[in-house]
Amino acid sequence: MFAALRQPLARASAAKPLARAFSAYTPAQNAVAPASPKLEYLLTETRGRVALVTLHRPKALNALCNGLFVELNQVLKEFDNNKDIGSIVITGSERAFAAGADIKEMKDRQFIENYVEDFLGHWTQITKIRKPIIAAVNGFALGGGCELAMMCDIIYAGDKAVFGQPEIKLGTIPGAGGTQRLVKAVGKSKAMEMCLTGSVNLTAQEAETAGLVSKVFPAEQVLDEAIKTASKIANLSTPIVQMVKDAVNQSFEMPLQSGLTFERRLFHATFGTNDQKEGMSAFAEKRKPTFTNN
Ligand SMILES: CCC/C=C/C(=O)SCCNC(=O)CCNC(=O)[C@H](O)C(C)(C)COP(=O)([O-])OP(=O)([O-])OC[C@H]1O[C@@H](n2cnc3c(N)ncnc32)[C@H](O)[C@@H]1OP(=O)([O-])[O-]
Repeated sequence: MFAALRQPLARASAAKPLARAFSAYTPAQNAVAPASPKLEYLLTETRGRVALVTLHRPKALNALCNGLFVELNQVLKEFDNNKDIGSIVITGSERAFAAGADIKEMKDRQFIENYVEDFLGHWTQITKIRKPIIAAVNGFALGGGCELAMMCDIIYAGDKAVFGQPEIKLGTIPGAGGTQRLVKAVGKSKAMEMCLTGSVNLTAQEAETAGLVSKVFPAEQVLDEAIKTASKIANLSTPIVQMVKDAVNQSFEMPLQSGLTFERRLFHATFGTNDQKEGMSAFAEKRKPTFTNN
């Protein structure tokens, strides 16, 4: 049934969560996050002020079942509320970031229950997280997996990553942003081609050229690089970082003049923070700023 999609897997290695696979991140160096001790589908760690969330459902290529998404929402909320965390990285395995929503779990659902229960409505909670989220993508990012990556703020891809929206081949359509965020990221023609055929996927390099992905790295380096960038962000002023995220996200929602006004008001507001005083004073005094997140 998925013959066209299966092709790239001949090159893919065995599923192994990246957080565990990289020698630079041996468990001895890791501080396992104390929150959420009973996770079934995720691994969580902290690296200084960065929280790392690894999708860990290897037998199903990280297919996004309900339980996985409930856990994801829970840990993201916990990290968002944790003052010691400044940014978040979400990753999968070398083989799959996520191969989509769980097809087996949803195949027998009916329209009425979908509508009444707002099926998959809780997926959007990730877009309410205030702290920046970087997706470090290796392997398949298909359907809901591609949509999950697009709900993050920055996407870094390993050079073997594959982005696609194959839902049409299952008799359905993208339901978590594939017809909306993808258009804004790669333009109408490419998004149409991907969503209408279900079999035109983007390689990591194509995704970078199209603007879906900000950087491509060798597969084994992508997580490292995502954590480095997340760490840079996490060590800036948290309230100012949140204002930037807010302002950029408003560009998707507002007409230009309203967006510019929103931006200007937030810019004015930064002058009410100690971190603006510290940042500009440190520049004038030729020293590094020490932000206190207030
Ligand atoms: C948000 C709303 C809208 C979103 C909709 C979607 O995302 S729709 C989805 C859009 N996505 C797609 O249409 C992609 C569907 N997936 C594929 O086409 C292929 O798995 C592949 C090409 C990614 C890899 O092929 P490969 O031959 O190398 O590997 P393999 O195929 O042997 O898989 C290993 C195991 O993982 C299992 N599993 C994998 N994905 C899913 C899934 N989504 N679900 C459930 N299970 C899944 C697979 O059944 C198998 O389990 P088994 O039988 O051993 O118990």
